[in-house]
Amino acid sequence: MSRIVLKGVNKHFNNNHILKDLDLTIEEGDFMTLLGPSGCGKTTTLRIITGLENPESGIITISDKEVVNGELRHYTKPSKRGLNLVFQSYALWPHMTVSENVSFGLSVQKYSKAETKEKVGNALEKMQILHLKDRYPSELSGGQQQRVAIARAIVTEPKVLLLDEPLSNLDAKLRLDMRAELKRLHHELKTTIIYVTHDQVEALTMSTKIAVFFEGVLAQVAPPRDIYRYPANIRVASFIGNPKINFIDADCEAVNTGTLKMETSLGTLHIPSKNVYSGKADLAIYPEDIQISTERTANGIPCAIYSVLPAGSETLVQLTTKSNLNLLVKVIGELDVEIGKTVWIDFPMDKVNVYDRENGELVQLQ
Ligand SMILES: Nc1ncnc2c1ncn2[C@@H]1O[C@H](COP(=O)(O)OP(=O)(O)OP(=O)(O)O)[C@@H](O)[C@H]1O
Repeated sequence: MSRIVLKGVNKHFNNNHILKDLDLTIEEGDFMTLLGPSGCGKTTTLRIITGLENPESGIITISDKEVVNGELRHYTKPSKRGLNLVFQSYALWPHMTVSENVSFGLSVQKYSKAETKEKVGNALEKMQILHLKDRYPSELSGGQQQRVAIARAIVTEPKVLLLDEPLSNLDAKLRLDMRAELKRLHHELKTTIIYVTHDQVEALTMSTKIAVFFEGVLAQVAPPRDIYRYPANIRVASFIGNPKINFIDADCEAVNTGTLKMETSLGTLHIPSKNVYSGKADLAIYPEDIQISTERTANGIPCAIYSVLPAGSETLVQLTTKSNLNLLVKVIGELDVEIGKTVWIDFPMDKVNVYDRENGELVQLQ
């Protein structure tokens, strides 16, 4: 069992409170991504799990074994935690070949020559770089170097693999390839992975769970689909989604069991709800959930085209409503519309999330 549990973890740097009462559980086999804007404490969390930083308070257990107890000042050495960390800068030894770099991680473990060769071969094969085994790092592309760094990390068969923005130095195409590679690797090795990134697409595509952080506080931990579909609060909703989610001011009133009546600048909207909720709220709807029509539709809301941004496979359309609300709509493929023209929009009410204006939390409707 390589379950990792953090409880009440606090960390300060120079009187700045960086991690605030962090509770996080990483189950065995999880691909857990720590996601959040720069400086929110993702790397610090990873470093605390590995033992490169010590928190002032809190408890961390790995496989039910206490490796950190802040109050008792007990911190297990990094080398005794059974983890393996790959950094953004992959730091390969320049004077060693690919094979030598990968086998370096094994040398302290005293394997026979034949065992080492077999393990290195397997790791290189998994990363599809066996044919590069005799090259030096300077003879490799950035993506190939990154594969070597990951091969070096998996050769020791760690129970947990920790990756800190490992793809950030790669170009867009390579990054895409490596995402697929890492996901496949996780599927094959079934290793627990803790992954740090500020790239939401990376988090959404690879993870089994995402932990979203803001300023050292955990905002939501959930599978990617839930994070995307039901952001737990308005901060997560504003952060997730590219292009950004649309917000619409609303006054909600529970008119009868089963419906919320909402007064908005788009008119009166009704949303199915078992929750008897009333008050000021922000409605959130993704750009891809808004349907756009160049012909008048039965319940369509008329809007003026403010701008059209075609991008090949998709088109972003900026709209302005009569009440001067700006909305962003994403259409797959091309859309032949002119600036200034009127279009009609519709959206399925079950795709709308309601956020309480007072506390910013998602209102549970069902
Ligand atoms: N050794 C240190 N000494 C002082 N401050 C530090 C130290 N390490 C991190 N910090 C500060 O702690 C905060 C969190 O840093 P951390 O590296 O964990 O953020 P992050 O979410 O990983 O950001 P990024 O995506 O930019 O790497 C930042 O404000 C950073 O400046």
